[in-house]
Amino acid sequence: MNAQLYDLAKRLPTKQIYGSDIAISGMQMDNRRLKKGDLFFCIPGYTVDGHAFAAAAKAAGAAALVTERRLDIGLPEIVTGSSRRAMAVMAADFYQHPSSSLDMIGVTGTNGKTSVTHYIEQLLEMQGDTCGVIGTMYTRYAGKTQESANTTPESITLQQLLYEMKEAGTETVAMEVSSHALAGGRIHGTAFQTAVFTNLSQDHLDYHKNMDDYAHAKSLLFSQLGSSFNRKPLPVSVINLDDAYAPVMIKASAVPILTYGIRSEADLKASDLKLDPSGSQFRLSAFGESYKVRIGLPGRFSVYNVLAAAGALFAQGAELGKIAANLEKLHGVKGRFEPVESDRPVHVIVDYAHTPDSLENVLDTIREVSSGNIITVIGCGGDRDKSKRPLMAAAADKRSSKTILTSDNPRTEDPEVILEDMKQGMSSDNYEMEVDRRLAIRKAVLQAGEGDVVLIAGKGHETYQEINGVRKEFDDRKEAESALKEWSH
Ligand SMILES: CC(=O)N[C@H]1[C@@H](OP(=O)(O)OP(=O)(O)OC[C@H]2O[C@@H](n3ccc(=O)[nH]c3=O)[C@H](O)[C@@H]2O)O[C@H](CO)[C@@H](O)[C@@H]1O[C@H](C)C(=O)N[C@@H](C)C(=O)N[C@H](CCC(=O)O)C(=O)O
Ligand SMILES: Nc1ncnc2c1ncn2[C@@H]1O[C@H](COP(=O)(O)OP(=O)(O)OP(=O)(O)O)[C@@H](O)[C@H]1O
Ligand SMILES: N[C@H](CCC[C@H](N)C(=O)O)C(=O)O
Ligand SMILES: [Mg+2]
Repeated sequence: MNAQLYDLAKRLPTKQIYGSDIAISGMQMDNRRLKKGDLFFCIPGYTVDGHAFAAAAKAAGAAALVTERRLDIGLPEIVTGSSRRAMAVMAADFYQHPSSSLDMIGVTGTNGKTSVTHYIEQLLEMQGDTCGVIGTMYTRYAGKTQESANTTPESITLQQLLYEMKEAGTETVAMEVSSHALAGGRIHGTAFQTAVFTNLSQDHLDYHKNMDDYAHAKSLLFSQLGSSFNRKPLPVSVINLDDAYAPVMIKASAVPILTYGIRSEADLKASDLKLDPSGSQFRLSAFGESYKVRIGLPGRFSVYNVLAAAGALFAQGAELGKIAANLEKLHGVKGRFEPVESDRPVHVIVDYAHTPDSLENVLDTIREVSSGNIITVIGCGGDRDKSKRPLMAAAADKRSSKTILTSDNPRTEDPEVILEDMKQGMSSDNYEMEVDRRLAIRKAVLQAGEGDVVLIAGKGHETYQEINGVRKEFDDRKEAESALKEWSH
């Protein structure tokens, strides 16, 4: 891939250009990964200022710099208002706007993004279409899987991935769009054809000032929809009308809207719900058409996720009858309400609930489908929203016969301090504190009686635990399996 610096700079609304034009063979925002000929973006970050690494980038062979203040270190340099925004715009140009050759479906919301993108992927593949996914667990397309550093990649990585997907013949991309990505301009320059809103509840209040600020960040996906020219039909916003924040997303959306819901009079509606331990039955209707559907995914929240995925396909022109028939074949996603297989009469579920709302939903689902005691193992991540800790603990306490407070990924924080923060939300005495997650899982499983359910929440698909900044292998499923082998009554 090659481009000329001056051409790339053309689209920036504000800029001063210093030095002569030069060929750029790549783009980089981290000097430690820079290759000779790359354009280096100096990004003021949350922890360090990327301008400090310009000299190191030059030593590693950077062709030119994009900065927010003149550094004058003997390289061609573009000084602009926001180097993060410039990076997104220039990366889209460098990779020849791959999003306009793909059907991009962006999914945003606090909970359900990974689930919905995977249901979209499955539904499209059932129809014989090709679909890539980008999100928390990985980027996957054309039979290839790459690990993700973030839920939504930084703009350079994102445009490169989209380019590779386009080259591999991928038709649609189902992508998780986090609030951090929206606030940080990571998806600037990406043209979405469909944008989906799942729900909004408390999370990430370390990053966003308050819930309104968080909702505003999410709404950017809808306000930016259709802002770049392409030859396709008008984009569509697919919005959960049952959610309290739906009006914010609807107001932000400048394109046609397809609403979905269970309680509201939405365009796409699930009614006559019957929930059971192995899934749900409901009637799926839209614009006078109606089909009886059975899905093998438990819980009301799964009905919402399935409606979101169905809405995305419907918005892209698929027939409702075909979607309804395919919903029955959907299978679950790793680490989301995932049962641990065992010959013991104790049910263990591994789930990625790491917000108060998702924990409530998962526990309510367990209650709806089981009459046994519920033992919940739960921790909260370090270096993340501290205010959700007591709320998560309270959500578990109210819905469990017993709660074991433990560590999630403490990251750089003291694990005992996180547990103390959680403890503030406990109002019953039915809990234990066990900082070692392995022991906490073992205690929960060994305390469970016949027919009881053990919920291990927070880490889902993750196969590591980060303590003191160091990641070590850790898998809730494996820990549960080995504890279950010891179980006898
Ligand atoms: C808050 C946030 O979004 N942080 C992201 C951000 O970090 P930052 O702004 O602090 O960057 P920094 O470390 O200060 O560095 C500034 C600049 O100097 C550069 N640098 C830094 C050090 C060095 O030696 N050399 C160098 O060139 C960096 O590459 C960067 O360009 O830019 C980094 C580089 O891309 C990201 O890795 C980092 O995500 C971190 C890992 C993170 O934890 N992000 C989370 C909060 C996040 O983004 N989560 C969302 C949502 C999750 C969800 O769905 O719930 C996600 O999309 O993943
Ligand atoms: N629609 C929903 N409403 C409430 N809770 C949900 C919903 N869908 C999933 N959950 C719960 O949230 C957890 C995370 O789901 P999922 O990974 O799909 O969300 P996500 O939005 O991708 O999360 P992240 O922000 O971490 O990427 C699930 O394990 C489940 O407990
Ligand atoms: N994308 C989320 C994941 C949280 C998962 C949980 N296991 C934790 O480590 O807090 C975040 O970065 O906040
Ligand atoms: Mg996700």
